[in-house]
Amino acid sequence: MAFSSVSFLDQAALGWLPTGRTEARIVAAAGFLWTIGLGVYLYYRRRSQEPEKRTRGHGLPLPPGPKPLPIIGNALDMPMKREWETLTKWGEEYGDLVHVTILGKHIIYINSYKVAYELFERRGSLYSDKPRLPLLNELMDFDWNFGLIHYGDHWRKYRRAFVSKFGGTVVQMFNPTQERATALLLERLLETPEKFTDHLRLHAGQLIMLSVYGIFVNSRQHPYVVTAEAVMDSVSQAARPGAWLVDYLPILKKVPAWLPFANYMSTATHWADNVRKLRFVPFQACKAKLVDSGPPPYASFVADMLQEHGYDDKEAEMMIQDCAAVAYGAGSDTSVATLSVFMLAMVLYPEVQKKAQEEIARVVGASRFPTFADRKDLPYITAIAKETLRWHTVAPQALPHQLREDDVYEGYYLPKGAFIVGNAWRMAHDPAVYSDPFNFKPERFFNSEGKLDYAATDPVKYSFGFGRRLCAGYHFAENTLWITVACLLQCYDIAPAKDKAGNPIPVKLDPSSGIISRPESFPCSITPRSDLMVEFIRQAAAEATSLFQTA
Ligand code: HEM
Repeated sequence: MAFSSVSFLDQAALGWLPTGRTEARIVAAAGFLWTIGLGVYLYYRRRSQEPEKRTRGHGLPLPPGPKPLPIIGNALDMPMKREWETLTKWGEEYGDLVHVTILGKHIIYINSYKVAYELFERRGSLYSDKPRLPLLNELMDFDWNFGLIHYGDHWRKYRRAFVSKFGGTVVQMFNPTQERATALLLERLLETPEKFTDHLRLHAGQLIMLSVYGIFVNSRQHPYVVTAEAVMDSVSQAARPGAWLVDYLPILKKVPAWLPFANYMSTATHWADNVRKLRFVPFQACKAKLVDSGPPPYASFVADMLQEHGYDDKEAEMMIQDCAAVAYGAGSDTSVATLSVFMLAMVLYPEVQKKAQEEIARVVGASRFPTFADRKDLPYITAIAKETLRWHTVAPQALPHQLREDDVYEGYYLPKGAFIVGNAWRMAHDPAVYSDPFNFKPERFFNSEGKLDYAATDPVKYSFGFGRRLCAGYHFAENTLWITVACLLQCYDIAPAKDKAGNPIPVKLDPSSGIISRPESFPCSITPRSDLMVEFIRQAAAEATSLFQTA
């Protein structure tokens, strides 16, 4: 069959091309590439005819950065691994603001907390938008997630609903659940300590499921846990600025998945299936359970919200469902990564562990677990939790924001629509703020009088993102970290694993790349500190299980 070039390309674009015809596919692929190439060329030519607009505003230069190539800009400079290292190197070379461009899209990296504060906090109304990423928002069907949508009334309404249960003044309603779920983690570690990463994963998933839906999941293979993990893995890949061409050439979201270069389409379709499961399945199960047997005997976001809004308000129901799914998706993987960082730090810094255990012995004694009521008396535990967030920031570049209007900072022009990325990793390792930043030193959070004082250095300022889009679950996340650290150190000694000859197996911090970065898996030895503790663990875990199971 003969095709005119236009109708042929149109058909290919709409995915109508008959399959099973190799030549036709090759011609279609070539045609597509040609069309895209032409589109990019015309776009670039139009922009390059307006050099003043493209590179300057108000007669001012863009921030410095690596030299871009024509058309593709800095696409080839973008790091695909350990992004924070390249960004930090650029920071050292070019300064606190680094500009790169990909296919005409501006990306500006912020390398110091001082500038992050000035832009994200003080100019919050300009810097709180989120870019619409075709891969994440559209192909993965994530537009319902208020963490990924434009700044505006809809976001404000959903965030307010979320914070009404997870904000600083109310979040302690989840403390009893966090204490009980920690006892279950301690018990799993008694049985199979070598599977500690699996146990941490279940711990984080379990906590979110209990607190958000009032549903008790007690296995890592539970479909809800599997789904949350799969979604977070895919988000970690999909949200990397500069990693996906489709985010810069949105026309690519329309190409048929069978084209040779379009494997991202089938990947996105697979990811979107999990996203839909995450959004609908646990909420429906939770609602059915609430109708059947009433609210659980502990705090749950969905139960509280449905009681407040009633079961017949469809608009409110959608909001509750979507806020719940955000928590479930956003809160598990990030928490696991952070807890893994803590475990690794304990293997590498035994003197820190010993000091913490001495503090617990002094304040709590040996006949009970620490609770949130002990927090004010356990400053060293708090400092360990803070240092865990700093030592390896598990969201090294947080998530990109988008600039709403042209702006000027320190003589540089920052163009409307630019992606603004806070290099949190660099802020956490800024030698001007933290001496000896690569070492794990909780002592850095104490002042010269020996009092806990992290007002100027609190890692919360960058490790949970920035400005008005700061993680809406950070109080809950900090509480989870604190109680888990306190109870683990009360009950267990964490040490290097030994090889067959009895020598310690060396480990080091070797974090994965991506939006969420966690230590690569490492072995360690986790042994109970006393028989009495073993008894307490079993008893507390039995009580927690019986309470959670009745719900
Ligand atoms: C250690 C654990 C966690 C880390 C490191 C973390 C980190 C982050 C980061 C970097 C962002 C993006 C902020 C930005 O765009 O500037 C974010 C957003 C968010 N996180 Fe977390 N998070 C954690 C745990 C949680 C938990 C447990 C929840 C829920 C209970 C949660 C809920 C959210 C929500 C709802 C948003 C979207 C906020 C918005 O756009 O308004 N996170 N988080």
